[in-house]
Amino acid sequence: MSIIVEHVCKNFGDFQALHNINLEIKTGTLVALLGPSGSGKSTLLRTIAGLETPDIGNIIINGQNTTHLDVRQRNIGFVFQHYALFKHLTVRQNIAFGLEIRKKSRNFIKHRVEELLALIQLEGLGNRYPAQLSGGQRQRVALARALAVQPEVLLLDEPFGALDAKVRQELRSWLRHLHDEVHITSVFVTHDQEEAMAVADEIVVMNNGKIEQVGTPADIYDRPATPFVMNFIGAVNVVPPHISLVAEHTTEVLPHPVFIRPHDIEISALANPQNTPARIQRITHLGWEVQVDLILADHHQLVVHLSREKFTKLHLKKGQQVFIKPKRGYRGDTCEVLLDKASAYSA
Ligand SMILES: Nc1ncnc2c1ncn2[C@@H]1O[C@H](COP(=O)(O)OP(=O)(O)OP(=O)(O)O)[C@@H](O)[C@H]1O
Repeated sequence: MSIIVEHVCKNFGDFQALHNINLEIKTGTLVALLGPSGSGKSTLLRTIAGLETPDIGNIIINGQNTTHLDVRQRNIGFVFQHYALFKHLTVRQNIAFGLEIRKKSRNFIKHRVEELLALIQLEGLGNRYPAQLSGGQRQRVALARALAVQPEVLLLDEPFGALDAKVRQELRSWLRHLHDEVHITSVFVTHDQEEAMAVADEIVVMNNGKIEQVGTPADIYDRPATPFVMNFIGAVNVVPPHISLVAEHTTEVLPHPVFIRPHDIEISALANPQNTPARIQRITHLGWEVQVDLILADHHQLVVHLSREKFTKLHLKKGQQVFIKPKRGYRGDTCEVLLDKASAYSA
């Protein structure tokens, strides 16, 4: 079921929470609404759900204009951050709840609940109460409960927001696998760019009630459409254009800074005509990669990320002089790729 959001505006009093939102969510995709706090993600999700009515614009679900349809008529499943399971009901009874309200037969309910327990991999825990489950397990039950009534669309508002980092990560890949099995058109809200990148087919980046960019995780990361997206998705060095690192690689006189991702800077122990000297100020081990903080002769500071393998090969030490060159950079005003020719230097 596709979802089309057409020219949607939503005000709360004088405050405009959504400004002319246009968006198409294709059938069967898993889409993340990503943005900082207050950017309008939940308002957009709630508008799609029918929990808010837009002041202007339409919500079209599977070709039907649902803008003024009641929530209950939209056949949408919800999962929220704070698992609202019924405490006095077992896992099985929680999952069965929506089916009982819809007066499905006893046999149908029994079969569907077992099917969903298998899907969420909690087969042995059907008779437990929510208080006897971990946070991650409760969230899986909440998902099963939402899926029980076979909604056409699944909406998730920060579904893993209340869980610790490790459980969040497990649930992310679990949600991805689940979606690959059930292919239900799904939209989830997150402010965590890593989560959006790891789970979504497409990411909608929001800022101040507007959409900044819609694209695949790779598009958003490699071809950010705006400086906001560049800064919000992943770390970035903002380098003034007169700084040697940039100046040596461009003939243009740029009025704006240049964005360079930390992994787009190459470090070498040897000088050559295309690289720029820098000194290592600090080395931080981040797990699978290593962060090297550098200072240039003109006192500009830069952050570089290296794989552990590369780091070990280079034998880098704090205080050491190294030589660097950018592999790729983006114009600070338009985000156009600017220093891509620098990739030729890395050969
Ligand atoms: N019912 C409401 N009445 C007044 N203002 C509201 C209401 N709901 C949301 N807002 C405002 O609209 C803006 C967008 O809120 P929204 O909850 O959509 O943001 P969000 O991107 O989901 O943020 P967060 O990640 O913090 O949940 C915020 O400034 C918020 O204060």
